[in-house]
Amino acid sequence: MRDQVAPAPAAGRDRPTALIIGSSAGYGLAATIAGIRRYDMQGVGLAFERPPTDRRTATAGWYRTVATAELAAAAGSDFSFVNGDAFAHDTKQQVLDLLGKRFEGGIDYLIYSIAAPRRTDPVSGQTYQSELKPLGQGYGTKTLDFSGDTPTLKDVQVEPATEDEKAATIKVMGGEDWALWIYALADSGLLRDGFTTVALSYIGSHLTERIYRQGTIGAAKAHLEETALTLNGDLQSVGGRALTSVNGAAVTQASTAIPGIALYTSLLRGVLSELMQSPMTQAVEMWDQLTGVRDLTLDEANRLRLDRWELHPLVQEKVTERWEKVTQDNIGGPGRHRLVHWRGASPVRVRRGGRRLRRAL
Ligand SMILES: NC(=O)c1ccc[n+]([C@@H]2O[C@H](COP(=O)([O-])OP(=O)(O)OC[C@H]3O[C@@H](n4cnc5c(N)ncnc54)[C@H](O)[C@@H]3O)[C@@H](O)[C@H]2O)c1
Repeated sequence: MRDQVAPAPAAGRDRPTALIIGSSAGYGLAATIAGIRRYDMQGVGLAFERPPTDRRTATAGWYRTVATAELAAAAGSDFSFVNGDAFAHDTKQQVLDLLGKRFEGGIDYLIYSIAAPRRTDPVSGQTYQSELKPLGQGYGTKTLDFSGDTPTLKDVQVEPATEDEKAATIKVMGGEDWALWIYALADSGLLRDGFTTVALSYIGSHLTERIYRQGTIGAAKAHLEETALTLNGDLQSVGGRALTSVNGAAVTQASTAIPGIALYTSLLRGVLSELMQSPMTQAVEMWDQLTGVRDLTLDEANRLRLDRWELHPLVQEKVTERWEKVTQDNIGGPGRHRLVHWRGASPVRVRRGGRRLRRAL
């Protein structure tokens, strides 16, 4: 991932300081590595991973964090990592203490990139479980089942969420905890002038909207985006701003848990091939816009849009064609509508429509 990133054109300026919440995987990991490599960033990364024991290896994010810490040290960056539950009051205090000790004046950026299945409210002590369900009516979708040796295409029916399940998902994945972080940092005097915070959001395709944007998780994302508007107002006193960033689909631990999403993302990758924008490409674009290397462009709802390549009508048209035709027989091997076919013994990439896509994107 480090080698995908070039140092920023204006290297040599003051090192920005960032707190990245969710730094061990997916979009948070990409933001951390891009920050260190491209902008000489310093700061703290927070993630929630299971450490190794005598009998069990740790979770993958634990080892990625060890590697990221080595990468930061090699780059001469003062970047440390905390392993703990971001929702817990004690973790917040630990991170605030660390930031206060290490970085005079506090931080310039906070990136909030958590994907969590549950959250314990630090005030009431009640634990909420997030659900990945449609709202209103049940929903049938094609999905990839990873429980066997090879992924199997299946049809699943997902029952609609109850009002309580929707509210619980908003508690876990909405903006409440993000706001608690910002207010805790402000109360400790740790927001520098011009402080900027970004939380990650997603919109996605019409193919997945019943389960995503119109489902429980979409309600949580709507709450996150509303929270950004409130925080943005509150941060005016430090000349700060709060934004959401709508990123494109990526295969991560979190996204594969959502029915249909892994299948959709695989077909998207098939259509786009190397035009698919990796989390790292998007992280560089985000930081370039936030640090002023490029102009900041926001949509009408004050959101940074890093998903335009995914939602381009031509891309969606092609993914929809594949979604309609996909079967267990053609998903794993060379088939009529796959990008790869065989000439003699060698695979040949068929760039059907490739030039049109390249022009469009
Ligand atoms: N993957 C996608 O397709 C996609 C697209 C757009 C936006 N997003 C958004 O990006 C954000 C991150 O998702 P991802 O796909 O990169 O997830 P991921 O599963 O790859 O990473 C989640 C991160 O959150 C951390 N985390 C989980 N619970 C935590 C807790 N209680 N305390 C501290 N850290 C915790 C994990 O340790 C990990 O670092 C989410 O808000 C997601 O909705 C994802």
